[in-house]
Amino acid sequence: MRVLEEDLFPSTPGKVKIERAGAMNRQLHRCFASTSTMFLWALFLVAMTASYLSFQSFVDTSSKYLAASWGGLHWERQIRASAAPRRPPGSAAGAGMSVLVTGAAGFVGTHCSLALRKRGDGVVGVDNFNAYYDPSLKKARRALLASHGVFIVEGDINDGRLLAKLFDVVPFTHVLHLAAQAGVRYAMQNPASYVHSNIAGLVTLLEACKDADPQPAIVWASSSSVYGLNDKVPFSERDRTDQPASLYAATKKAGEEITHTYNHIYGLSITGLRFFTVYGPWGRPDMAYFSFTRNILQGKPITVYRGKDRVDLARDFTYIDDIVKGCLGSLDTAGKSTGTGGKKRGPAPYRIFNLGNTAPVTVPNLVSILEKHLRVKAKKNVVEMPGNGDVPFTHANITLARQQLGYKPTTNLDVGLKKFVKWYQSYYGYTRGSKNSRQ
Ligand SMILES: O=C(O)[C@H]1O[C@H](OP(=O)(O)OP(=O)(O)OC[C@H]2O[C@@H](n3ccc(=O)[nH]c3=O)[C@H](O)[C@@H]2O)[C@H](O)[C@@H](O)[C@H]1O
Repeated sequence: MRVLEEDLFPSTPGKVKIERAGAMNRQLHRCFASTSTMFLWALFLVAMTASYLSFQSFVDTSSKYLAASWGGLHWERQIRASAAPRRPPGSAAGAGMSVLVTGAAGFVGTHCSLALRKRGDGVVGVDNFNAYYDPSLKKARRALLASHGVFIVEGDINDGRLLAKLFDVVPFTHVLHLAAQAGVRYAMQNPASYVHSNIAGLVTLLEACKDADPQPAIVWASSSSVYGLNDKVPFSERDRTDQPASLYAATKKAGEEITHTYNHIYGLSITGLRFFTVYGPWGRPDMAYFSFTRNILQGKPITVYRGKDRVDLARDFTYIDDIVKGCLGSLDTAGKSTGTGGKKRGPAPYRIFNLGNTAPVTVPNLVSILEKHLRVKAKKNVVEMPGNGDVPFTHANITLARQQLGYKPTTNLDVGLKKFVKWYQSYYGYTRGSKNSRQ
C-alpha cells in the first residue's frame, strides 16, 4: 500500500516515476509519451478552463443586465415620457411640474400620482413592491397608473445609483416622498424594516435630492403618531412630539429632524405632512378598517381593542381624497430649494402640517358603520389594548394647513367607508348577498 501511494504521489515534486508505475502509469505513459506532449496537454486544459470561466462570467453579467429592472435607452424614454407635464400651453396653473413619487404603488402614492397626472403634471414612480402586504394589490395599482401613462420604476429608495440616474434623466421639480415602512404594531415584529426604509432610505433620498441640479422641493409623509403620548387635544403642530409610543413613530419623528438638517445645511425645501389614519378605496390591507371588512365578509371574528378603564379608542380617520388635496396643495405652495452643487445659497422653506379630519370616531363606531354598509353583523372580541405601540386617540388641529394650503376635509367617515366598501366588494368580486370572492 505504501509502495502504491509513493508510486502515484511521488515524494519529489516535478518528477514522474514512469518506470516503477503500475498499469495506470503505463497508460499515462502511452498518452503522455514525452514531457513536451504533456506540456501541450496542460496548456490546452488551461486554455479550455480560462475560456469556460470567461464565458460563464459573460453569461452572468448579461443575465444580471437583462434581469435589472432599470436602465437602458428604452427605460430612459419611458421615464422621460412619464415625467413630461401635459398641461395645455398658457394654462392658468402654469407649465406643470415633474414629480418623482416614491412609494407610488402604495395607497396614498397611487391616489396622488393619479391626481397629479389627471391635472397634467408629469409623474414618475419608484416602488420596491415589498411583501409587507399582498404585492398583487400593489401590482394592480401599478396597472391602474400605467393605464393613465404613469410609469413606476421597480427599485428601492436605498439604491443611490438608481436615484442619481433618475435625476440624471429628468430634472424633477418636486419629490413626493411616500415610500415608508408603515404600520404601528408591526414595528415590534420587524424593527429593522423601519430603520431600512424610514431612516436609511430617507437619508439616501435626501442625498440624491441635495446632489440634484436643480434641487427639487420635497413633500413627504410624516405621521400623526409623532404626537405619541401627547394628551393635549386637538394635536397642534406646536405640541410636543418627543414621546413616541412606537418605533414607527420614532422613525417618523427622526425623519422630521433629518429633513430639517438637509433644509438647514443644503437648502432643500421641505414640507412634512402628519397624516391621520388615512383610509379609502385601494387602501392598505393591514389597517383596521380594511382587515375588519375582510373578516366580517368572511364570517371571521375581529379583535377590537379597548383602552384603560374600558374607554374606547378613537382615531381622526381621514379620507384619501382629502389627503390627496393636502398633498397637491403642499406641492403647489412649496417654495424652491436654494442649493446648487450640494451647497446652500440661501434659506429654504421648512414646513410641517397636520392633515386630519378634525372629527375623531371611536373604533366600535367604525365597526358599526362597516356593519351598516356591509349588511353583515361583526363577530367582535373586545380586548384590552396590548402594549404594542398604539395610542388611545388622535385628533388633528388643521388650522395651519387650512391657512397655508387651503386644506379643507369634506368627507366624513360614513361617506368615506361607503365608498371604500363599494370598491372592496367590486375589487374582490363580491356581489350583493354573495359570499363568493377572489380573496
Ligand atoms: O395616523 C398615522 O400616522 C398612522 O395611521 C395608521 O395607524 P393606526 O391609527 O393605528 O390605524 P389602524 O392600524 O387602522 O388602527 C386604527 C384603530 O383600530 C384599532 N385596532 C387595530 C387593529 C385591530 O385588530 N383592532 C383594533 O381595535 C387600533 O388600536 C386603532 O385604534 C397607519 O396604520 C399607520 O401606518 C400610520 O400612518
